[in-house]
Amino acid sequence: MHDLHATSIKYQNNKLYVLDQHQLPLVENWLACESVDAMVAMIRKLQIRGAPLIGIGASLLLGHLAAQGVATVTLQSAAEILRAARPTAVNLMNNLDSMLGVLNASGPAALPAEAERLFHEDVVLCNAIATLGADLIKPNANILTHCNTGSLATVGVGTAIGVINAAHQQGKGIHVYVDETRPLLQGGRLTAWEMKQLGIPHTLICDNMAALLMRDGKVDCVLVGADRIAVNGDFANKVGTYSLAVNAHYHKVPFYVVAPNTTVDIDCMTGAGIPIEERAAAEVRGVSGSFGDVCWSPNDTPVFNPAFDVTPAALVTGWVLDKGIFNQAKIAEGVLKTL
Ligand SMILES: CSC[C@H]1O[C@H](OP(=O)(O)O)[C@H](O)[C@@H]1O
Repeated sequence: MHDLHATSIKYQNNKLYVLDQHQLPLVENWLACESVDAMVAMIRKLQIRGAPLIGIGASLLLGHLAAQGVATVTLQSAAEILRAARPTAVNLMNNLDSMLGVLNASGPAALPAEAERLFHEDVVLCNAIATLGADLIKPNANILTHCNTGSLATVGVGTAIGVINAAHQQGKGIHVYVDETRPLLQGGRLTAWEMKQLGIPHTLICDNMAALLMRDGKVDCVLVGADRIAVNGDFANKVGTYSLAVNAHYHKVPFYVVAPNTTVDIDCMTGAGIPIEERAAAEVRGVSGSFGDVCWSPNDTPVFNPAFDVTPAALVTGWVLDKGIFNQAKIAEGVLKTL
């Protein structure tokens, strides 16, 4: 496979490396990833995360193994194991199904090129989304975003953050409220880091402060990413997205979901069909990262820790995809089945 470079994954001199996002922003540490077990562990620990990025990371690992001469039957088994690493983000399944299709049709020799194609495809999709979405953003807009949807969640400029950055680059004078996004703090750790890298004015808030800002007219629109979009427009995204959508609806704040078409699940009719990952109790009882490991609740405190929630299409103003920006009428016509 050719060398490939993105913000948080790279393939260099026939080795795959992942930027350990669990340690960001305080520590920038690249981890070699040589095996299926290693990639699965990194995906499950969110050392590599983000719907598009985990699909491409898993695909690059499979292409690497094929380039090393691993046999077809082993590659097929590896693809199935990687496909099951996390249950919600459909990009993982879509990408690995593409890889398996190529493997079964053309053999291991074709896998490196397919992995590279998926990598470059995501870069193009991110750019298309950013260009289309930036037209939605009014001058001097205050945008609120949740979790992390930039170059740490894709191999391109990102989805919602790609739109934000494009509007910033166009000189629109935007400002971003960044939800810290408990429990794993993707916003406070990763989006804050990306906003600083991009030079975008931003203000970090706790998740429970978003409604107050909307009440006071301080939010002009909400932009979020997605991990899986059902055919009817319902979508799964980081937990906390649903409450943002409810508050935005109540306060009449435009609410947009931003994603590549590779996040649409054409086999999933409604949000009820989206599997929601449940994660470890320790993530809610405290917090851990390169800043340390602290637990503030009793170690047997019962915990509810869904990694995602589902937002119904009825609460969405628009779907910003690489193929276009769709309103509820277009979604109701079934446009997502035709992408
Ligand atoms: C560009 S989509 C990123 C999407 O993935 C995140 O989840 P996680 O941090 O658990 O991988 C979050 O839902 C983002 O919206």
